[in-house]
Amino acid sequence: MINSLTIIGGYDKFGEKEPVRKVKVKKGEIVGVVGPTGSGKSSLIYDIEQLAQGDTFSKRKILVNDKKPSYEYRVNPKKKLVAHLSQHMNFLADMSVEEFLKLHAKCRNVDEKRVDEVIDLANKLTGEPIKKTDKLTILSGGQSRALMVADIALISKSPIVVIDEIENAGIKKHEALNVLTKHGKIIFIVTHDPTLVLNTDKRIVMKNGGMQKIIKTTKEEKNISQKLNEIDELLLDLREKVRLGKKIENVPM
Ligand SMILES: Nc1ncnc2c1ncn2[C@@H]1O[C@H](COP(=O)(O)OP(=O)(O)OP(=O)(O)O)[C@@H](O)[C@H]1O
Repeated sequence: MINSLTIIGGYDKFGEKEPVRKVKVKKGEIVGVVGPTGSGKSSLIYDIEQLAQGDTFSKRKILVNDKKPSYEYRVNPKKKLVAHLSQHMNFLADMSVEEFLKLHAKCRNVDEKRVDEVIDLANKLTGEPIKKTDKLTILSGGQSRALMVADIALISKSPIVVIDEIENAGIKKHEALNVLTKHGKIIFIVTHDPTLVLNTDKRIVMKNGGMQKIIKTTKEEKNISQKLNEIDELLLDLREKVRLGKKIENVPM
């Protein structure tokens, strides 16, 4: 059982000690990673994914449950702690949604019956319905991300999820994060989308390859995020109606 992940600070691009020396994240928490281009966001995520032990250029160390993770966690794919969800997900396999999920369930030792649950959950996260028989290769960006979120929540056992830039994702953003935190995951999300970043518990601000400061999300920011999410979901709904050739009427504006 993973209860916490701790990042122990290392060095920035210039070899200076990064100002933030320790970040502890507990089960069910969401942490944003923000900063300009080249500030080191992807490198921080890489350190987390690799469970770095002072062996990357930042010299950061990642602790799991306050301890150095076992070697097995770092090298055995079956014990993988970190799942990665990214904007650039492309399915190469010419398989149906059902075949893919069944195969994944089998690899992860999960009952194949869960496949229907995964598809139902994914359909709650996206406006465009996904069918079992759909080929993976024809799914839209929103559909594939919704499917991956549902898959990570219900099939993949990875307790830590890193999410890379899911702006304009075509999925219900808050609902997707809620689904993951409800299943006790620790989430790191690299994004500048205020709907997402103001819905986190805190955000790490990166500069020159180092963790510069931590901002705890305020109540006001969470309220703003809530409003933005409502607008976002309205847009998603309108887009789907337009797609289906419907007329738009009675929209509360
Ligand atoms: N702590 C560090 N020490 C040395 N080099 C670093 C460090 N952090 C980042 N770098 C280097 O700086 C460059 C930019 O870092 P990175 O790609 O992580 O930034 P980013 O914020 O993700 O950028 P973008 O927004 O453009 O994707 C990379 O070449 C990376 O190797």
